[in-house]
Amino acid sequence: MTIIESIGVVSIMPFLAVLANPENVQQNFVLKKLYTLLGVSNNNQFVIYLGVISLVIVVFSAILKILTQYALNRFSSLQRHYFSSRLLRVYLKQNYSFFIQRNSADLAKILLNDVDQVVWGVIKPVLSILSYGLIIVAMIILLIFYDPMMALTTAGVIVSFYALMFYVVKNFMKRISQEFSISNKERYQSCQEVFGGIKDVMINHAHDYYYQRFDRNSRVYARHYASHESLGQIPLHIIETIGYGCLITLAIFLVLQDYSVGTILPVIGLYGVAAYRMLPAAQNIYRAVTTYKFSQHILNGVIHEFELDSNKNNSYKDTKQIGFSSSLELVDVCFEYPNYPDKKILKNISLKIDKNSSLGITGKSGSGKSTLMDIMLGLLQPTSGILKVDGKVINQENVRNWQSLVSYVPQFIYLADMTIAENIAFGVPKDQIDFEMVNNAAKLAQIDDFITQNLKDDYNTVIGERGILLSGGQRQRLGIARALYKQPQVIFMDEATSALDTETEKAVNEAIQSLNGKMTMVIIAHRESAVAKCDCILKL
Ligand SMILES: Nc1ncnc2c1ncn2[C@@H]1O[C@H](COP(=O)(O)OP(=O)(O)OP(=O)(O)O)[C@@H](O)[C@H]1O
Repeated sequence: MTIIESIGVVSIMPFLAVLANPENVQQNFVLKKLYTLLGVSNNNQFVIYLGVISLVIVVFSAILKILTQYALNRFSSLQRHYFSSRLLRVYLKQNYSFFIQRNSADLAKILLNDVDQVVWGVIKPVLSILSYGLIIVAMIILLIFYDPMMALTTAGVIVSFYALMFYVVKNFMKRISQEFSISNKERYQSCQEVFGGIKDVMINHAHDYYYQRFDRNSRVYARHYASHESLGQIPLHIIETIGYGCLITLAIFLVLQDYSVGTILPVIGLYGVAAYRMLPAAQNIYRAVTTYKFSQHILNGVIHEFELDSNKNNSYKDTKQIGFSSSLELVDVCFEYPNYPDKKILKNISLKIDKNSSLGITGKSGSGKSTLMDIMLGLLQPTSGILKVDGKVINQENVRNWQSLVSYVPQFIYLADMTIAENIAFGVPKDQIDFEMVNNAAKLAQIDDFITQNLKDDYNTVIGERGILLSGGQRQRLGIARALYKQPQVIFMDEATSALDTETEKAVNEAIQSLNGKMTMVIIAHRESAVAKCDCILKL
């Protein structure tokens, strides 16, 4: 592309030379040869031929530039897809303790916004520096060939000017880059908090707080973006003026040296077109460098996220198979959360649950019941002690396998904005859902009647974001149906019936108890009556 661009520039020279002084045809060896080669009959015809040739080269160069631009855009855009998909994979490979320590809005921001910014602020600028760098080098070589002194002076002026500009704005760019990144994070978090907790926001009149928090950060974000854009554009206007001044000075200098118009015009034309090509190239390089500087803070953050991948213990797939045919065991388990290492949540817990038996866990609020369940689910790793299934220690090599054998009904059921059927068969693609199993699970969880009698599309009713169409009790029963759809070996229930009225709770409990002896169950309940029928009870 650069070569074609240079040829485009050079091709204008003979055209201007002959246009200014037709006698150049006879004086210049190359023009004379071309004249004979084209077989033209007079100078006017020759000028037209030269003009057409130059135009064709310029058009060809433009087409090539369009194609190259498309290829570059496609490349950088695909990098966005590649990086964000890879980063999502890196995140999904992390264990549960990673997610309880990180802010979910921040993770979404990095994945969707920061990766975009890396493409826009790093990959595209690097490509620009490479392509425009080549153009500049080609132009300089061309000019050196023609007049080394002038070429080096022009290049020197342009390079020094932009280097000076960059030196002046460098530190400012670095500072606003950090503030830009922080304000963006705050914007995302305010949005997630205000919409995620809209009920609390309204009741507590927290509108103003969230509005002001968003407004303040959004303003900083907008201001810094504008500063970055302006600092990228301003030098062009200054250097254009300088360039124009240089051309006029050159013309005057040549006139004073008594050169003829025929000699001056091609020189001015060459320098004019070369500057016309070279200045945007230099400007684009400068812009690319400043954009890179502006995005450096975000780039460092994204690199840091990719470094999470170096934890080779994490993987989607287990390397070791595991089955459940005899017992689930905890041996001397202790636990403290990584962010509060001094607070001992569990101390030396040992227990054994035989297959098809049930364990009830009770204890006062905050005693560590849910934490213990997370350890049995393999979501949290004990700080010391072990979790064993059929005598095999559960570790990074088999934990996903273990999780595929169990179901979990949490205190707060997460419902996706999908149909009832999709929510029951959570994670199963729509066309692979077994509707008979969905139906059976719903019947067992005492939610089938509600679905078939109250929802307009039965199991195909879309339940709205976070199951907003459903009551707390209906959500819990849907959670139980989801757990049963999986036909697990072990079912873990954390206060699974706490939001139900006495009658429904009794019915759900009976349904759960009917599984007693057919399925291994671990049930957390505040009310001891809810776990009275369990084979053994652990009080924390
Ligand atoms: N992500 C976390 N980081 C730090 N501490 C935590 C975290 N989650 C829970 N805790 C602390 O661990 C303790 C046990 O919490 P856990 O949720 O296991 O209790 P629980 O017995 O299930 O309570 P409840 O009956 O109220 O649900 C609590 O003191 C809580 O503050």
